[in-house]
Amino acid sequence: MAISELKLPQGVSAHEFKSPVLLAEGLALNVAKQLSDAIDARGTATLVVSGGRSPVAFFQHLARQTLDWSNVVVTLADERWVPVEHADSNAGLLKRYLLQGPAAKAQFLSLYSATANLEQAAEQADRLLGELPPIDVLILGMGDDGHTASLFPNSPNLADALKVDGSRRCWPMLAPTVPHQRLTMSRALLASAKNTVLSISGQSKLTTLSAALAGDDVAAMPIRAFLQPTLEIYWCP
Ligand SMILES: O=C1O[C@H](COP(=O)(O)O)[C@@H](O)[C@H](O)[C@H]1O
Repeated sequence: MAISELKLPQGVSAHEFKSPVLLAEGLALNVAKQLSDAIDARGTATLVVSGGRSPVAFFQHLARQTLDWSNVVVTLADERWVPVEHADSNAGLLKRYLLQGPAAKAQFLSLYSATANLEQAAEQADRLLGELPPIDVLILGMGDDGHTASLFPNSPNLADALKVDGSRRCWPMLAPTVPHQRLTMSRALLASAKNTVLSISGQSKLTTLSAALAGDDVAAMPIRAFLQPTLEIYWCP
């Protein structure tokens, strides 16, 4: 199957690449242009990225883009509640692959804090995100179960985190099938981004996307909340 075979909702566009490296290059160029446009217009730019295994090549290519990185704010759509030194920390991933060279000048806002429990960490991240400037670019990923950010099917708090007009910006989440407690941006905050990209690779993600497009129960597959006009989907086999 190729992404061109899927019937996407009106206003959702697809970009197909031959390999993960070409996708990473193309996405990095596009994101750098959008951040640069935001800096020209407002003096600063805000980038929200996802963690997981897929984005490493994209981070490496983006870090090489010529950009006024000192005027870029970077944060995460979701985080595992582990310290930055932990191998599964998304902040650690960013520090290793994106916030390098000139890109190290970007201001990074961490969702993680070493609080007594996950709920307190989420409250602290919620306060921090209250100071986040408007999001210019959001890069989402998607799990094989249709989760995006850490909006996991069957997680406690999911219904609240998925509220279209919810005022809370960060929620504690428990992913039933994966290790680590999670922190996630809410649907409402994620949906406020000016530009949103869903970056996925491989046949299994396309099968998941196809299943998401075939239904409308957002709680069953939270990625459905973002299959909306102006979303750009980047895909490679
Ligand atoms: O757990 C997560 O998984 C998704 C997808 O990750 P990938 O490595 O399969 O691309 C990711 O988008 C999300 O941020 C992360 O928390």
